[in-house]
Amino acid sequence: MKIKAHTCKNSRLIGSIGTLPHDVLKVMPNQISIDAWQDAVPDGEIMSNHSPHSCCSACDREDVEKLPLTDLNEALERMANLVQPLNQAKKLQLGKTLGRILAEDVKSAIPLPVSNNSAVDGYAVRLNAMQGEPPYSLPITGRVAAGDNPEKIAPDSVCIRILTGASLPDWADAVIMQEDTTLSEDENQASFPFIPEKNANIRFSGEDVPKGSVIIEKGAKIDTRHIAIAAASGLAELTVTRPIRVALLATGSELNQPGAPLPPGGIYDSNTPMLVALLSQPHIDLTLHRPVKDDFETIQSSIASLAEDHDLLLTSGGMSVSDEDYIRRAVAAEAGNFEVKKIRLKPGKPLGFGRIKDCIFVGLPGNPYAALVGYLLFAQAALSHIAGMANHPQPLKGQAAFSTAKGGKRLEFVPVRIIGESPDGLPKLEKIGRGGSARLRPLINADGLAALPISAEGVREADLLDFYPFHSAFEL
Ligand SMILES: Nc1nc2c(c(=O)[nH]1)N[C@H]1C(S)=C(S)[C@@H](COP(=O)(O)OP(=O)(O)OC[C@H]3O[C@@H](n4cnc5c(N)ncnc54)[C@H](O)[C@@H]3O)O[C@H]1N2
Ligand code: MOO
Repeated sequence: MKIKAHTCKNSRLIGSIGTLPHDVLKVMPNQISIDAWQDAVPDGEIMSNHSPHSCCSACDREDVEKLPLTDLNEALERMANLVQPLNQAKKLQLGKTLGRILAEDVKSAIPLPVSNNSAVDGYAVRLNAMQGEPPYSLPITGRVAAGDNPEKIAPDSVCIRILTGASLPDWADAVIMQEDTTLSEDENQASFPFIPEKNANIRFSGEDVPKGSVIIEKGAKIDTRHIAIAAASGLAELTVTRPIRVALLATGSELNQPGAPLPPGGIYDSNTPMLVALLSQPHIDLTLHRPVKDDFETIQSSIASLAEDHDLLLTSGGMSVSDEDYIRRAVAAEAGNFEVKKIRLKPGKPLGFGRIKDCIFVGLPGNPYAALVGYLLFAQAALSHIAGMANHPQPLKGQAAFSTAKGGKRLEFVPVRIIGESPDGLPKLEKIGRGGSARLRPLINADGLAALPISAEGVREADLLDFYPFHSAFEL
């Protein structure tokens, strides 16, 4: 794991990060960086320029309690409108494109299959040579294996030995499987118990991919399938968007690095490693800021510096109503605009997002489950719009195998487990845990999250719910 140190212009340095005398780390793209995080900040000390409770002119703060709540769908729409997709792209060797985002449609210059060829090991036959009653006996006048040029076969042949994938001579009408064939003792004659259908066991040129057709659309996140089809089409390079420059800043005077002794009142920082794990993707170039204490000036200078040269800035904590929740004030002090100030969402109500100059900003709430839900809904949406990704994650449907005593005034995301299948084939979902945006344990047994709609009466058993599974059966 390579980590590049990156000097933060505005933040003053307190302490050191491992052996690197900087408060900001660059985690290079294409490298899994959860371990980088741990190497980076091993001593448990977090950053502050000031004594706790320091304040400043920005204390003329907005009344966070009275900020308007925005519904999830409207907030997602506003995110889509806020973000400008990246327009910088470059060609990359195919083998280096896994997880990157395709910047333009890719066409195949050749048809796939390249030529008509045999789908089985057997015998290619000319149908008009098979007359009368079975068995049909034909002279074998050649052999083609995969890789052979079929033009070596005499054009007046009526039967040849052919192997799977071998190009088919023009005169051949069908291939009969080896299992349906009897050979003469000298192996010069093949006899068949039936006349095959025309074109049997032939794979035709272009039947998978016609020449010149689009094989991968712009905005695809390149996975195993794309690598395979691009290689089959003979492409050695693909054009991908440049990595998204993402900065991560956790705030909270109570935060300590796992492994460090825990002082009274302290907790371990779980949001940083959780978010680093989520952001450790090839299309992301992650800058990890050292977690900072709840101190206005430190937070402001860190935000100012990070917003300058990143596409997306994620912060954790400090979004709520207290006098030590500084993120909103720090963003305002940097002439940032909140497009959405709070969300009608549980957990995640204090989440807000907007723009600081050219940088999209998402302020995640500090509670760990709220930070996760906020990331999955909004940071992920921001990332996919910035990258110009074609497919945005959509929920599936599931059936509630539980009921709630009453409804809620916010759309609520709860961890759920699949416990069976409904008669119409939907996953039956059991709610796990008793709620609480500070709780992580229910997630460990969950198969995904379900959204409980805003309603007076609550969820009834067998209600249809939006279901966001964590994993699918085949991950590519
Ligand atoms: N009077 C009110 N209080 C709160 C409200 C409210 O509307 N009125 N909203 C609650 C909701 S909802 C949430 S969510 C939290 C959000 O608070 P902040 O975003 O300001 O986050 P903090 O206060 O900094 O921390 C909240 C909680 O999370 C823990 N935390 C913070 N960072 C981390 C981290 N990196 N790793 C693990 N845990 C973390 C922190 O210790 C607190 O327990 O506000 C409610 N309050
Ligand atoms: O966002 Mo909060 O999580 O609803 O407790």
